[in-house]
Amino acid sequence: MSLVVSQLCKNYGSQKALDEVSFTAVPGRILGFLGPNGAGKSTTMKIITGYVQADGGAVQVLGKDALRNPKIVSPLIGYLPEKNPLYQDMYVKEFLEFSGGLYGLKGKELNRRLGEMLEKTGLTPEQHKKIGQLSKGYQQRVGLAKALIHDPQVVILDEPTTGLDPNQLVEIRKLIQEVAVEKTLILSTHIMQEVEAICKDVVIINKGKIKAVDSLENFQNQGNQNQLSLETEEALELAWFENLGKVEFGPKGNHQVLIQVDDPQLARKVVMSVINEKGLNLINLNQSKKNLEDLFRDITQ
Ligand SMILES: Nc1ncnc2c1ncn2[C@@H]1O[C@H](COP(=O)(O)OP(=O)(O)OP(=O)(O)O)[C@@H](O)[C@H]1O
Repeated sequence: MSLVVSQLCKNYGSQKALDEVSFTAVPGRILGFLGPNGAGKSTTMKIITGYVQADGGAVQVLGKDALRNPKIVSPLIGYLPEKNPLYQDMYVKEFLEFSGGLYGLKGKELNRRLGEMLEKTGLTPEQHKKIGQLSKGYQQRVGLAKALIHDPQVVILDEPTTGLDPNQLVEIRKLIQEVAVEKTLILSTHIMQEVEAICKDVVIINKGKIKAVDSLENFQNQGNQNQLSLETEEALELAWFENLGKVEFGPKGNHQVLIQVDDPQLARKVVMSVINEKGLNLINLNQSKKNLEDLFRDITQ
């Protein structure tokens, strides 16, 4: 395993920002670290990268203890922080040379990495521009090139596509996928579609606690579960449908129930028999699939 996070805890005053957060990431499978605003994504990433101290738990990067040996582990990680701090007055090439120098790169090796990064991130034509003159998407590319200049094995990207237009979004996602082929890459986001577009593994965090860890494929299979929506003129009782699967009232209150079912054909029959037995007046019986957005909302609300 390239990155193992175990029972990470962090308190800000009386607030538990992280409560026993654990997950692992492996090479070649982009891990989407998904959670609503304030869930604890950035705090986790800052701890892994040594910018914030944990109150408990452990982080292993390529078998090394990151919390005890931040100086040894830091060069193994490439990090693009949420706000992508860049020196706006520096030229692109100058900034990347400076960033490489911070990792001890110099001479031919620095020039080789610089050329590779400019090429890979599509920044070659922009290299003589000041960073402040670049569009947001190109500034993200500079942030990515900076994170990758020292060829780290583990790459951590905190909301790398926030604020990009649809074209830039597609290009940056493509770039992230290319980078991830041979590296361990974690990407934080609060957008489910982002995870669907490029991730293979998913970790969902909410209010500092891990709520789900699985492959995207398994999430998608769960998301494919059928949902029946029943609406009647009379008030309904959840207990009438509990043997069919998870049941809850819908947006129309107790005149509507939403039932997650494995066998929709059988469930429809049972629902119809309840309608007859209780003498209910049917307004609507609908069958649909839950999408991943619904699933994310279920898990984080
Ligand atoms: N330096 C700090 N001092 C006090 N509270 C903090 C600090 N940093 C983060 N927090 C709190 O910890 C919680 C988790 O914050 P964090 O930034 O990790 O969330 P996030 O999932 O990255 O959110 P977002 O998607 O909005 O960036 C929040 O309630 C936040 O207000």
